[in-house]
Amino acid sequence: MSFAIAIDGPAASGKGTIARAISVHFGFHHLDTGLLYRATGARGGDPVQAAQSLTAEDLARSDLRSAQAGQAASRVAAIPEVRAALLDFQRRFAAQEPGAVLDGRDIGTVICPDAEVKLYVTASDQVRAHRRAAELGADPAQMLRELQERDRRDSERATAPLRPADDAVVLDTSELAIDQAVTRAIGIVDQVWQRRLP
Ligand SMILES: Nc1ncnc2c1ncn2[C@@H]1O[C@H](COP(=O)(O)OP(=O)(O)OP(=O)(O)O)[C@@H](O)[C@H]1O
Ligand SMILES: Nc1ccn([C@@H]2O[C@H](COP(=O)(O)O)[C@@H](O)[C@H]2O)c(=O)n1
Repeated sequence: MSFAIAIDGPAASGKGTIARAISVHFGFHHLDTGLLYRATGARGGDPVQAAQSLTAEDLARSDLRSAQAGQAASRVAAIPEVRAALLDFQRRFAAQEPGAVLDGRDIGTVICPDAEVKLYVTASDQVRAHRRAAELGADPAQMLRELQERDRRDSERATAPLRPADDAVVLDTSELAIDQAVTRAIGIVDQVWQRRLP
């Protein structure tokens, strides 16, 4: 029986860091679903065709983590046909044994509505901007504008908008160091995982 963990949240909230740590701790597969949208936006041309024909090479591009790639991703992510083209792959990934962790914006609401654990990882706008600025060597004020624009687009789109699933546990990492946030998240998952062990 597989075990799906859905981790959603706004940009630079720390969901990828937490998702990776959970996958290592439990020996689960991990998919950063934002990469699918980043690679689709970075291809240029018709975004629907790009989403339908993504390759491993597209996902390995070295320029996908930039702020520019993030903005392009959030524009193509608002197109329903792009989301539809990426849906099956994500659902099949989530069904793998022994378990899978997916992080994104619509994992708990659309991709894995029956996930065993749903986390919504968040942090204040200022904290997120400072973390992302430190990561990219960029100006925090510019990062703040970039994150807020992206969050607004992601939250206001008609299809699969960013929002916590009704049954998600909200984890605010504003005041938590990485190891504290990871420990909390692993604890939440472990409570459910232990109940499933024979
Ligand atoms: N609790 C924390 N304390 C300090 N820094 C953190 C914390 N969590 C994550 N970070 C750092 O903040 C940055 C953003 O984290 P991460 O990439 O995990 O966010 P994300 O939500 O996956 O972002 P995106 O949505 O853009 O993919 C990284 O540089 C990461 O090392
Ligand atoms: N499940 C998802 C994941 C991502 N997106 C869109 O992609 C953008 C980039 O995502 P990152 O996690 O790498 O920051 C993001 O701003 C969303 O527009 C999505 O829609 N659904």
